[in-house]
Amino acid sequence: MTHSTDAMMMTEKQTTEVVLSTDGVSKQYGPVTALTEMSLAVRAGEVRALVGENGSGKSTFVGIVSGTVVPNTGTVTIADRALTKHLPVESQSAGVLTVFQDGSLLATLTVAQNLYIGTPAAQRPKYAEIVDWAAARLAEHDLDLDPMLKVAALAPGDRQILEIVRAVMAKPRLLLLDESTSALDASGVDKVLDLMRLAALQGCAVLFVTHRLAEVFRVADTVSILRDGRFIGTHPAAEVSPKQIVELMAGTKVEMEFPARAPLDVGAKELLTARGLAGEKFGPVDLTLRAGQVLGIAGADGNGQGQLLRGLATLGVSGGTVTSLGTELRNYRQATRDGIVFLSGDRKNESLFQALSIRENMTAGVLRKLSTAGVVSAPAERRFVNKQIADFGIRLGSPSQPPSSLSGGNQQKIAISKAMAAEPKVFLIDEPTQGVDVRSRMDIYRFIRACADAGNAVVIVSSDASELAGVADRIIVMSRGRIIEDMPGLGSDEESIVGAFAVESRVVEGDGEPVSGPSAGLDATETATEAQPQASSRPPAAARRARLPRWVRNEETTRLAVLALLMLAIGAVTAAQNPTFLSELSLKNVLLIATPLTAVAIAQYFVLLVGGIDVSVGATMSLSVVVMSYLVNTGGVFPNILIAIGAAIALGVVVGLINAWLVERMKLSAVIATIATLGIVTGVALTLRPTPGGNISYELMSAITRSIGIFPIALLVLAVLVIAGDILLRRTGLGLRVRAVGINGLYANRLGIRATAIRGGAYVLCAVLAAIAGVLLAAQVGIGDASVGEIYTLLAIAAPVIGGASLLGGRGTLIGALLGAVMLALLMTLATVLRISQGVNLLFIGGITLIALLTYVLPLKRRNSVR
Ligand SMILES: Nc1ncnc2c1ncn2[C@@H]1O[C@H](COP(=O)(O)OP(=O)(O)OP(=O)(O)O)[C@@H](O)[C@H]1O
Repeated sequence: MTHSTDAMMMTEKQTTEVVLSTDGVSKQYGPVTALTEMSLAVRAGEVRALVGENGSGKSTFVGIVSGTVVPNTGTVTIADRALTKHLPVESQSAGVLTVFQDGSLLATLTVAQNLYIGTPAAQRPKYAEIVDWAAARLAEHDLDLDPMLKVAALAPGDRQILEIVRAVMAKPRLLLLDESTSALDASGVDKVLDLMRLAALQGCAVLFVTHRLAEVFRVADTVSILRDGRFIGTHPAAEVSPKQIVELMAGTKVEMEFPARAPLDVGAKELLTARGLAGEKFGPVDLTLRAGQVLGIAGADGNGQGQLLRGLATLGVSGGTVTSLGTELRNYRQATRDGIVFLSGDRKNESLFQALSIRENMTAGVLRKLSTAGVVSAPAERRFVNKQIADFGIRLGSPSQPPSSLSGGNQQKIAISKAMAAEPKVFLIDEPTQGVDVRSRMDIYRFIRACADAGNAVVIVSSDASELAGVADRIIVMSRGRIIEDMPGLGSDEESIVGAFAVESRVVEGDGEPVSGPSAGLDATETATEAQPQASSRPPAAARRARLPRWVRNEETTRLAVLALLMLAIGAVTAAQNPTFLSELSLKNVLLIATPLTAVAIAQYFVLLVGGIDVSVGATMSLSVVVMSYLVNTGGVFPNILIAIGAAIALGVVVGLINAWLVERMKLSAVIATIATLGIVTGVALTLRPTPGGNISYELMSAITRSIGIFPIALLVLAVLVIAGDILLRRTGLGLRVRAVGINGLYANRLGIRATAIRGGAYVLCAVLAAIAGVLLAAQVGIGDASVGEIYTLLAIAAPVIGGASLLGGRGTLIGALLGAVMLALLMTLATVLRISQGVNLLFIGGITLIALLTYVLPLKRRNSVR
């Protein structure tokens, strides 16, 4: 084998167009050199594998070409177009589509919406037609998914395939796939490899990153190798062996044998016993874990393997028992105390504390061991961390950095080392080697073997059947939540395992009859309990819910209906106590109070929608009132309205730009930044009007407070704007992109949406609307008062949140914000109408607000409930 460079590589494809060409691309993260002088060329129709050990710079390279990472030096050219801005939108418009390691699907949007939002603008259908369009695209690629289903409800494998289909169907010039098969089972991998071939046939250049070398030989024409951020070379895949690739990646000889294991001892000591164990998507299952054994759980993706694993740790269980050495476990706390350690496959959310440093993550479970008299010993901590880093071959800049600064595979190693440090008696691991390079994978197998050989039990769920065949003493295969096959690991291979669940799914698809699989004769109680009904993938409550009309199932419409009913109920009770409440004057008073509150609630809604918050709105309203008391004293209605609106817009733009700059450019926390603005704006208002004074033109006041019946015209105008705004946000592609920024700004950015500009724009719009709310308030108070807006700071947040918006972004409606504002206005008038004290009124407001919020939170909590 010769070490060929990319430029030297001779294939018949050399005559075709170069789609991707990079020259001298380097990236430095502080002291860490992620990539050095990378020069590469990939041609149209070529499938190129990019391989390297964890932390060798593969994702960094993919990020640079995709526009999510800015290189320090070098150039990237896509079909003769040099990328200069290094933004996702630039790469996409040059024809690059990327499937990222951790995905970019927005879980709270539907399959159709996700397909739409990730498709280049020129190929998108009219927004009103997305469901039919998505159904047709899914059918073209044999994907049996409901376009109306939320992505959150999809199995992880389906999500990965959906994302790849989305990219392939857009027929990009360059398709980048970063470990897109890491969580897929055999059939999922087949599908992805077919999609890559299809893309290449369509003339696309494909570059994919993988740790599964078998894929390289099944699909790649060429393979490029990275080591420690350096480009080692490119080779035709047909001219290198897996061992050669592994050694080129490592720069040394590598032992690739699985650790030795003894024949299965069916009489070994029982450590954990599950009887009739059931939960969402699995059960009832009987299972015994024995000392010294590694149990592998296999199955086609989404057949309850992960859920059973959690169930063994008592998580997500709805029936049955788990017993540890004779003691029944009641909850996860008790399980962990008994040495049962569960390591989730969801590294980012469940395995690592993202806010803590790598060092703190590593020591979190062993602080007692590292402490003297309750105080952690710094030298002991250092020794422990250094040993873990060396033992697990973790590549990192400094242990004081956050886990997010590590490559994906190194994060996984931290998660495993952290769990192992707790010395588990029963170690339950979901996808132990997901994203881990070949050499480190062998290390992890050795650690797993050592853990079992020390008399413990290890259970692993893996989508990679060859991994189970190599490391497990015993393998159970699951189908639709139940065990259908139970075999010794020794002597099994990938084909026999995949064959077991492939046969099952074929039989079920063929005649609809479930198959009760043969047992390897290990233990009569070890297979699924036959008399019990099959586990349904849809629990009864969810099934009942599915039968309800769509508008009832829609959380937002239900919520608005509940809010309206609550208001009617409060109104009815109040009217029963004091009939004058229903008088025109009284109702008009409520709506007048609601008018500025609605305007400022809408203002806040826009910022909440994109995942921010603006606590300076009340101060902006006060300053607006003060400005009105100077600018609008005399004169006609029309010029006064023009002056008022013009001044409010100018004021709002200035305040909004300051907020946008602080949050988006200076990266300050939104709460802190807008508290600072609140101080400054209040200071300016108080400087202008240290004490209340100045008169606001009576003509303006009477014009703005004019009503039709009980409805103030200003409120009606706001209601029309609210409806138009909701239509824009809910029924157009633009609205979807704005909501996407709030749902996940990082993913939205990857999709080529200008998330920073949209969030910045929301701060400006919010401040302008808050200043206009100030004009509406000025028309009611009639005098310049620098503190009159204070109360609106919190009300402006409460109203949209009551109406369904979330402080986490992406949720709620403008109509909800309006209803929330009217409800708060109604509650604020109760002290007078019911002649109750201010204190009782406040209690009432707090109580009703909580009820409104609980109607929202409780159903969600029930749906996600875990025992
Ligand atoms: N945001 C960041 N801040 C600091 N260091 C980083 C950051 N992103 C990556 N690195 C470092 O750059 C190096 C290369 O990381 P990269 O993610 O490109 O590796 P990789 O080859 O994709 O690894 P894996 O196979 O584990 O995904 C690693 O040492 C990593 O710790």
